[in-house]
Amino acid sequence: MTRLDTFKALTREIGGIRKPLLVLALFKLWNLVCGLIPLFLYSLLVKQVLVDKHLNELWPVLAGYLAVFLLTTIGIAVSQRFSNQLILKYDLRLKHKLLNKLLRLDHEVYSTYSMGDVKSRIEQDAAVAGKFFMTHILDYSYAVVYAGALAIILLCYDWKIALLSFVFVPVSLYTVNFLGERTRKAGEELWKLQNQYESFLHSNLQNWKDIKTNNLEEAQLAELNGHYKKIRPVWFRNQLYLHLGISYSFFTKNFITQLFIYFIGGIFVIQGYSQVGVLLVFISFYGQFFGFIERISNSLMNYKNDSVNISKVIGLLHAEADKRPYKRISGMDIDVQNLQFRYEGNDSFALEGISFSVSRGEHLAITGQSGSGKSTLAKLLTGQRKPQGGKVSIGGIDLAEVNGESVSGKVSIVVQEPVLFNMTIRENLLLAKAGATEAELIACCRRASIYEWIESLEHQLDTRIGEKGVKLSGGQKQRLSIARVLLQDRDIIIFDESTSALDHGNESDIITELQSLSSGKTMISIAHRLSTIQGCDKVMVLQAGRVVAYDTHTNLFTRNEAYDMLFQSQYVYMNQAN
Ligand SMILES: Nc1ncnc2c1ncn2[C@@H]1O[C@H](COP(=O)(O)OP(=O)(O)OP(=O)(O)O)[C@@H](O)[C@H]1O
Repeated sequence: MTRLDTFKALTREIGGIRKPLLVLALFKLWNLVCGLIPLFLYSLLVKQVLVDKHLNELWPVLAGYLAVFLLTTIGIAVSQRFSNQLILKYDLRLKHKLLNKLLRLDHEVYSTYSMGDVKSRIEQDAAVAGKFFMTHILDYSYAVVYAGALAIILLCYDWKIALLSFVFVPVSLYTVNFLGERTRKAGEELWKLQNQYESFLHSNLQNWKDIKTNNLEEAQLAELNGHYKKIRPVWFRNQLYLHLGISYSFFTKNFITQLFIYFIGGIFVIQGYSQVGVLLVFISFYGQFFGFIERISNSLMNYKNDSVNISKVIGLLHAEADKRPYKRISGMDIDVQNLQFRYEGNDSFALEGISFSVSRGEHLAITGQSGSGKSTLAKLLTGQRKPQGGKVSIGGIDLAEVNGESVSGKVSIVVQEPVLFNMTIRENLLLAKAGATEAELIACCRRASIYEWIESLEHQLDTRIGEKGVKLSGGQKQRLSIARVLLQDRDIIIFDESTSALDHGNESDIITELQSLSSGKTMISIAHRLSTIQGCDKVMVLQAGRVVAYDTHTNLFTRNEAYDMLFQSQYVYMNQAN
C-alpha cells in the first residue's frame, strides 16, 4: 500500500484528523523557514565577514542567528505539545474503533482470527498505525520539501557541482527501496510467527492453574523455545535488511557524497570554475541537503517495515461487518425446520435434518451423548452460527436475515462456564441491566439461590470476584450468571449445562424457580442430568446430530429404550437419594 492509499484509508475510518494535521504542517513550515535562514546567515558570514573581511556585518549576522534560534525553539515547543496531544487522541480513537469493530464482527468472521492476531492488531499494530501521520506523513513531507528547497538553493549557488552531486540521490533511494522491500517481506513473515507466539502466551497465562496441576511446565517451556527458534532467524533477517538500508544511506551521506564534493569541488576551484568561499558554503548546504535525503531514505525503509502492521489495522477496520438489518423480533415461538450444519473443515454434519418447535410458555429439554450436537444447536438458536440448510425462526423471523443484535436482544444464553469480569458482584449483575434497583438485584439473586451466600460476605453485593470470577466456586459462578440472565429478562432463555456444577439441593431450587418463570417465557435447557430434564414439557434426544426421540419425559421413559439407557444409572441413584 502506498503512503497516499494508507492516508486515505486511515482518515476515512477515523475522521477529524485532517484539520489538526494541517495545523501541524503549518508549524513544520515555520520550522522549515527558520531552518533555511541560518544557511543564508552562514553564507553571509563566510563571504562578507571571513572572505571579504567586512567585520561590521558580524553583529547583524549574530543577531539574526539569535532571533532564528528563539523562533525555532518556540515553534518546536508549541508544535511538540500539539502533536503529543494529537497522537494520544488519535491513538485512543483508533483503539476504540478497532475494539468496537471487533466486538461487532459477525461470529463467523471473528472465528477466523486467532487470539494472537486480534491482540497484535489492537496493541502493537495500532501503536505503529498511530504514529503513521506524524512520522510517515508529516516528517516525511517535511524532509521532501526541505530537500527540494535545498536542491534549488544548491542549483542557484553552483549548478555544475549541484547537478553532478545529485546523481547520488536516485542511486541511494533505489538501493534503499530494494532493501526496504526485503525488510517488508521478512516483516510479514515475522508478524505471523509473533502472532502464533502471542496466542501461545495467551493460552499459557489463561491456563496457568491447569499447567501447574498437570505438571506441564517443561512441555510449555519447550514450546516457548520452539517459538523462539522459529522467530529468531526471521527477526535477524528483518533487522539485517532494515539496518543495512539505514547504514547504507548514512554511509552514502557521510563518505561517498562528501568525498565526491571535496574532489570535484577541489578540481573546480583549481581550474578556476569556482571559488573557495562558494565551495565552503556549498559543502555546508549540501551536507544539510543529503541529511534530508538520508531522512527520506530512512523513512522509506521504516515505512516498508511499518506497512506490515498498518495493513493489518486497515484490514481489521475494513473487516466485513454484519450487514444484515436490525429487526425487532416481537414473537416468542421458536421454529426450527430441517436444520443442516457442518463446521468448516469437518467431513460430517454436526446437525442434520433437525426440526422442532417451542412455543411461548414451553420448556424444552435437549439431551444426548457428548458430541451429539447440543451446544452446536444452541449456537444456531442464538444466531452465532448460520445453518447451511434449513432455518431457525423466532416469532416468524428467519434468524439468517437479521443481524446479531436483533437476536441477542431477544435470546439469552447461560453457559456451563459463564463469563464473569474482575469487578464486584453488583457490577457484574448491572452489565445485564444498567439501571437495575437494589431490590431487583436482590430478587434475581434469591431466585438463582445465591443471595444467602452473598449476604454472608463482608461486602455483600460489593464484593470483588477476581479475574474471571476466580474467587467463586464453579456452582457460585453458574448461579451468579443465572441471576444475571434473570435480571436481563429476555423473552427466550437457553440454559446450556448451566446447572452442571450445582449440588442436587441448589439445582432443584433453581429448577423450581425456572419452572415458575416458564409461563411467560420460552425456555430450552440443554442437560445431561435427569433431574434438570424431567420437569420440562418436552424432551428432545440428539444422537450424532440427528433427533432420535422427541416426546414428554414420561412417555420417553416408559417407551424409548435409548432414552431409558441414557438415564438408567442416574434414575437408580436418584431413587436411592430420595
Ligand atoms: N468449533 C468447532 N469446530 C469444528 N468442530 C466442532 C466445533 N465445535 C464442535 N465441533 C464438533 O461438532 C460436534 C458436536 O459438538 P457439540 O459441542 O455440539 O456437542 P455436544 O453435544 O454439545 O457435546 P458435550 O455434551 O460434550 O458438550 C462434535 O463432533 C464436535 O467435535
